Amino acid sequence: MALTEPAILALEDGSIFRGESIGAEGSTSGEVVFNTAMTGYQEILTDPSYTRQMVTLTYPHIGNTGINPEDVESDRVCAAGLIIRDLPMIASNWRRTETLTDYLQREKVVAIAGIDTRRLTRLLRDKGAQSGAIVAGAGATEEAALKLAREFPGLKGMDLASDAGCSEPMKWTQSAWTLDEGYGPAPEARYRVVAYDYGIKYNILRLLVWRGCEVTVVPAKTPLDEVMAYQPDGVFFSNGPGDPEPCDYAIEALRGCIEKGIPTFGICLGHQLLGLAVGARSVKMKFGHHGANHPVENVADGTVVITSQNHGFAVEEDSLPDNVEVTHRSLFDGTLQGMRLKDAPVFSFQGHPEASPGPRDVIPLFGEFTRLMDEHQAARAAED
Ligand SMILES: NC(=O)CC[C@H](N)C(=O)O
Repeated sequence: MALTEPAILALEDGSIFRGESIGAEGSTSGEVVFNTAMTGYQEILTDPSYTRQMVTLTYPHIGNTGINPEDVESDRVCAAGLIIRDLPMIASNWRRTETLTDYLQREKVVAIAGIDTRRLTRLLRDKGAQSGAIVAGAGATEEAALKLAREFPGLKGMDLASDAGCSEPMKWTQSAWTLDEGYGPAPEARYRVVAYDYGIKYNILRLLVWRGCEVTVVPAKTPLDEVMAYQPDGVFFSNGPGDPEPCDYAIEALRGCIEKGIPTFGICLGHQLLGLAVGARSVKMKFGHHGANHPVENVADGTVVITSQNHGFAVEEDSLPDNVEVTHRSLFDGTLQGMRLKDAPVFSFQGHPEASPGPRDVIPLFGEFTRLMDEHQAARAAED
C-alpha cells in the first residue's frame, strides 16, 4: 500500500528529505518551487504552467477536500511532482469523488508527504529554486534521487510552451462556475476571440466566454495569418510553462498583432512574450511568485489588488521602451506586473486575473479586453 512506502526528495545542493509516497511508484525530476496558497491544490496540479516543476505547498494539510471533477485547469496533472507536509486521513467535501492519493496514483504522479516543508521552503527562499527529484517505492535510495536531481538542467532556455497546449484548433464553450449551476452555458457572444494555447488554463477560457466571447483556441505555432482568417475582434496570448525567451514563434505572432493594431491581451507567459515583442528583457527570478495572496499596486490610482501568481520569469521594467506604460507592480518585490502599449490596444498582466485558485480582484481585466474590442468594432463599423 502506497501510504506505507518510502519516498525520498533530493535537491541539487545535496539536501535530502525522507518521507512517504502518496502517489505513483517511480521517480520524477524538475525544478522545485513553493506555492503559498492555502487552497486550490487541484487547480495547481492541473495548471500546465507547472510542467517540469515539482510543487511544494506551504500550507501543511493538503487533500482535506479530496478531488472533484470540476476544479481542473486542464485535462491532466501537469506538475512533475507534489511535495507536502501532511495528508489528512479524511477527505471531506460534497463534491468529492476521490481522494488525493487515488488521484495521484491514477494520474501516475510521483508525490511525497511527511517532510519538513518549512525547511524546504526556507531553503528555496534562501538559495533560489532548485533542481530536484523524488524517488518513491520500496527500493528508493538517496543516491538515485540525488543523481536524478543533478541531471535536471533547469528551466532557463527551455521552450515548453510549444507543446503544452492543443495540437488542433478547437472551440471552447464552457462558461464560469456558479454554486447553483456549476459551469454555465455560454452567454450570447458579442466578440470573436482567438486564443493562442501555450498550456492555457481552463478558467481563462471560461471567463472569456462569460464576458461574451466566442473563443477559438489554436496551437502555439499557428501562423498569425491563419489566426486572422477567423476575423477575430481580439487575440489572446496565454499562460504557459518554461522560459519565454526561446518562444520566437509566439513573439513574432505578438509583434504582428501590435502592427495590425488588433486588441490583444496576454496573461503571465503572454505578458512576458509581450515584453520580449517590444524589445524588453526577461529574467529568471530567484524563486518566483507562486501563491494566491500577492499584493499588487495599480499604478494609475495607487489601489492595491490581491492576486494569484505563478511565474518564475519576469520582464525587467528598466528595459521597457518609451511606448510602454507600466500599469501594475508587485508590492512584494517591486517587479513589473502589468503594462499596456500607448500606441496600440495591447496590454498584459503577469499574475492571474482568472484566479483558480485565488482572489478575483483583477477579474476586471477581462472587461478591459472587451472594452478594447468594443472600440475596435466601433472604429471598423465607422470605416465601412
Ligand atoms: N503561469 C505562467 O504563464 C508562467 C510563465 C513562465 N513559464 C514563468 O514561469 O514565468
